[in-house]
Amino acid sequence: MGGNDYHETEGERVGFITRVQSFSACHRLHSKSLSEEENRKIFGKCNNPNGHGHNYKVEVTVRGKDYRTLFRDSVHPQIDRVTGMVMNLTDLKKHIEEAIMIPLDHKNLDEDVPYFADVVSTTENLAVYIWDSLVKLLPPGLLYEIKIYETEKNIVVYRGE
Ligand SMILES: Nc1nc2c(c(=O)[nH]1)N=C([C@H](O)[C@H](O)COP(=O)(O)OP(=O)(O)OP(=O)(O)O)CN2
Ligand SMILES: [Zn+2]
Repeated sequence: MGGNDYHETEGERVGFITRVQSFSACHRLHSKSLSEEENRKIFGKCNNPNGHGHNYKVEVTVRGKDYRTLFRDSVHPQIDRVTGMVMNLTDLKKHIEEAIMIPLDHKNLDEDVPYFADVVSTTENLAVYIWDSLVKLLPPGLLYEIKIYETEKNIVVYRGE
């Protein structure tokens, strides 16, 4: 104990907060590295030349350590002792608007988003795209996970590894 007016806690105590955002977009699963026949065989109905649409749901999760943790470091943000927040969800909402809604909502992913000109617009690649965009906007170590529901049954998780 170091003379503080609070008790330090042994071990890691980490809080996670999540903001959910939905957006609509269309796409076509098609690889320029494959022939037309190979594309049809691999991607099936998702290779339809005129594309198809989804109502995507994205869960953005950030994390912060409890301020009493003994393992303080500069890499992982803390739940602020005064505000009680890992980060203000109002700020996260603004970053989600910039990283997800403006570039992706009501867009044709393959035609409107330069990133997908040569990258197949699978949900895996979409999760990487969103991670790369958001991680640039947030303080270091804050972003924990991007989870995308392409459909109710098809779900992808990316943690930046
Ligand atoms: N590894 C991946 N496989 C597939 C992806 C993907 O992003 N990563 N995406 C698709 C398609 O985009 C497709 O739209 C999936 O739709 P669908 O198969 O219709 O979705 P459901 O499984 O939820 O529908 P049901 O037919 O009701 O089962 C395909 N593969
Ligand atoms: Zn699809």
